[in-house]
Amino acid sequence: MAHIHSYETRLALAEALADAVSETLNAAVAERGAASLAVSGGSTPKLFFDVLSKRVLPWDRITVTLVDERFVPPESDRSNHQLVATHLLKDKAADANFVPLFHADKTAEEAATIASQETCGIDEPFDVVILGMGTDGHTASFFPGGDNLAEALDAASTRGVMTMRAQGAGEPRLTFTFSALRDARLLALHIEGAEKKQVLDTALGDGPEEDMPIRAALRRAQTPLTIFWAP
Ligand SMILES: O=C1O[C@H](COP(=O)(O)O)[C@@H](O)[C@H](O)[C@H]1O
Repeated sequence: MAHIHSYETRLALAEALADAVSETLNAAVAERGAASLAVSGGSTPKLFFDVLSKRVLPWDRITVTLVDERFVPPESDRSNHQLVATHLLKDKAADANFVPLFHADKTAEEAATIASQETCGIDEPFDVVILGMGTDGHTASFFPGGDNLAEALDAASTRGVMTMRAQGAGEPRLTFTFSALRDARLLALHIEGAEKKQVLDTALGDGPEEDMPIRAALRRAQTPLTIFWAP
């Protein structure tokens, strides 16, 4: 069952999401001495990242990674790594430990293997996972028509990073499997705008998961999905 929180402005959403994330990360560090945060890329998270980067948190105990990545170097404007480096890993959050998924001079498959190895040291489950959603109903890099979609969405798949190629994805992708994301202590979906609200409403209706992979998170996440929306 998903919980939907609606805000009047995108800034109000960013502050509320930063509050929820901060609370979970602080609790994790207090209980276990370390915390993890897996974030999405794209265009939506910029303001939220700017707000979160200013929060006073034990950032040197917090590991940040990506839910998914486009297979492009960090210098590319399409890189989710670049987005996080520019908008999140600054101010107070500059002390966070960042684990990227992209690796240069490797194939996407080799990079996925390396990323799985480098992220397997992060305690399971993730403390916080923040998903985004495209207007095609993709989340992470679970794209409709993706070549590895069935395996990526299979809850029995190994936790880790795998590749995804799909017509709507542009470049090849690296993505954590659904099994690695679905049990985060805080599992959030951050979406903005009327169009994405309409896509969400459609996804909440009947229909195959493969057509709108966000349905996996809405229907089968172990942790109830908390949805943050603003116009
Ligand atoms: O390609 C991606 O798109 C989604 C949604 O991005 P947005 O630009 O519509 O906010 C994002 O969640 C994902 O991480 C990214 O790789």
